[in-house]
Amino acid sequence: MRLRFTKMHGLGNDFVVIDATRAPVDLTPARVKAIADRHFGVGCDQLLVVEPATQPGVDFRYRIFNADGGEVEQCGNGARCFVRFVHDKGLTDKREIRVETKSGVIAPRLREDGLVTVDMGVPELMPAKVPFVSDSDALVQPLQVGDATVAITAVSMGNPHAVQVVADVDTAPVTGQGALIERHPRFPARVNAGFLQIVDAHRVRLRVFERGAGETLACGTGACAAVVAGIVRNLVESPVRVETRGGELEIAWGGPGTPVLMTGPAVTVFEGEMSLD
Ligand SMILES: N[C@H](CCC[C@H](N)C(=O)O)C(=O)O
Repeated sequence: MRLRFTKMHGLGNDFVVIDATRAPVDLTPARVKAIADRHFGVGCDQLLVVEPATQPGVDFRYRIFNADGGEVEQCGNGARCFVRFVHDKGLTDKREIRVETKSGVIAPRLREDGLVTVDMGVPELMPAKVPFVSDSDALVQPLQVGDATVAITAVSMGNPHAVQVVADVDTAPVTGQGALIERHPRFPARVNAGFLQIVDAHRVRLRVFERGAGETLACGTGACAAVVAGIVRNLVESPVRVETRGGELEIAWGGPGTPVLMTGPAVTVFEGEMSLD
């Protein structure tokens, strides 16, 4: 089959975006992996699929697949690319849309300055929501990772995050330890591993070893989860500038029970077509 796609990125977290609003696309995990492969396919961290809404009061449905082929609940950088894609493709003339995902409805808004602000919904801090096997509801919990014990905060942005504070993200053991945390038995659905450095009350640096993709240049939900963890631990105050390897996001959060607002860029790189068996 011939597959038309658009290549996009949010701060270097890169995506293949497929328009499935007119006809469904049969994406098996094997096909997703083939598309995401950086040598034998197009290459991307995640594959994003635009589908018609299935519920009233919503404009589109948004499906997200990691490079390993697994379908997941949420993708923040992808949400910014999503609204730019549907607007640029003429699939909507709205600048703010409501989008249903596996974990609920989000509302990306295309701003006049070209940046995108997304209402990412209300975060969950209870470990059971992540899901995280724990006999405690403590905000900070010890996790045995290899021969190290790290202090993590479990945050759900719809997808699961384990955030730890480190002195310097540049020297943090993101690759080795991130891979162990991602597949730690206490996270039965696996987890995105965040490494957070506090610069000051309104600025942090962040690296994320993503579930199903490895370290990415930026992680939108990871930035939201890190700021939520930082605020509940009284380490930062809203709004927070989050420096990632791919650039900066701004995250604002009014506290428990309120939504997280994420603002950043969304870039279209090229259009393409590939053959897929
Ligand atoms: N790896 C994530 C999905 C992509 C999230 C990230 N790319 C973002 O911008 O939020 C997960 O398995 O939950």
